[in-house]
Amino acid sequence: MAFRSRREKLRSILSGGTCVHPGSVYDAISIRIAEDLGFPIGMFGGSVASLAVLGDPDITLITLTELCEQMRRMSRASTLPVLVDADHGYGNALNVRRTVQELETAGAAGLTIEDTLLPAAFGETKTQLISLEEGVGKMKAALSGRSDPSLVIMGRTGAASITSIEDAVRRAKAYEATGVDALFFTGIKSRAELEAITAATRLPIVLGGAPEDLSALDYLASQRVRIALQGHAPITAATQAVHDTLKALREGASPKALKGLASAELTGRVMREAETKARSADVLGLKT
Ligand SMILES: O=C([O-])CC(=O)C(=O)O
Ligand SMILES: [Mg+2]
Repeated sequence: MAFRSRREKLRSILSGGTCVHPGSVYDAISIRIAEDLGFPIGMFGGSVASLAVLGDPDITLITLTELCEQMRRMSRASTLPVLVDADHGYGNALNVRRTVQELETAGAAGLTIEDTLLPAAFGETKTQLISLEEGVGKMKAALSGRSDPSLVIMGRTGAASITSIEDAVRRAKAYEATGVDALFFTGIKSRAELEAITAATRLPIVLGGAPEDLSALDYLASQRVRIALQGHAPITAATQAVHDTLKALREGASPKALKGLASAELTGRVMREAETKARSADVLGLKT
């Protein structure tokens, strides 16, 4: 299986004793940069998928096909293991199963299935959760969709900031009992909340966004947190850079006067230019 070693790397992080930050990746360029900088894994957030593919906010407009296509591009461009935010699994539990099958084929190293009611219900401004029973069905369906046993499946809940920490613990225990590989939490606000989760569960923990008080990697590792997200700054940095460059050009700047552009060396590295040159020499009969 071509993707197995990526998945095993993610598994070794989950079963290790430290906590790592993933690089936020969303396309072929960003994943190669994250790989070159030595990030151990990439995180492909649903919000950045929506932004990169559609230019839209994170409101479940993106389709599974579009998400997988972007994942496939990243899988081709790099061997960095990627954890994919598969949102609610794009429908009910049967859709979750299909989502796992498609993301596995697209080369994801792991994926999260969350118990948020998506897309937002008519007339509701606040985020809602599906029932615990439906969440359990989704986790079971996710596991049944996996054909490579090394693919990592994580149960995710945002209950801590939607209902209560007690509900988050209840859900985490129920998802853990289905046989998922790890638990992913959003909305954890304090050490006391994290410690309540750590005490009540046994699986590796992933934190999606956390306050300052929860940023020390040693402390997080001591609480069985193995991956801690740091948001998605790279795509916002890229947005600003494209904005500033287009603005300067629109205002009459000469291309040579532009600031903040990637050097030829960096661009060449991201394009894996040396490999292409060597390959061209071999198969196109060109001189290097
Ligand atoms: O998983 C993450 O990276 C956080 C999240 O839900 C998103 O960005 O869509
Ligand atoms: Mg998301």
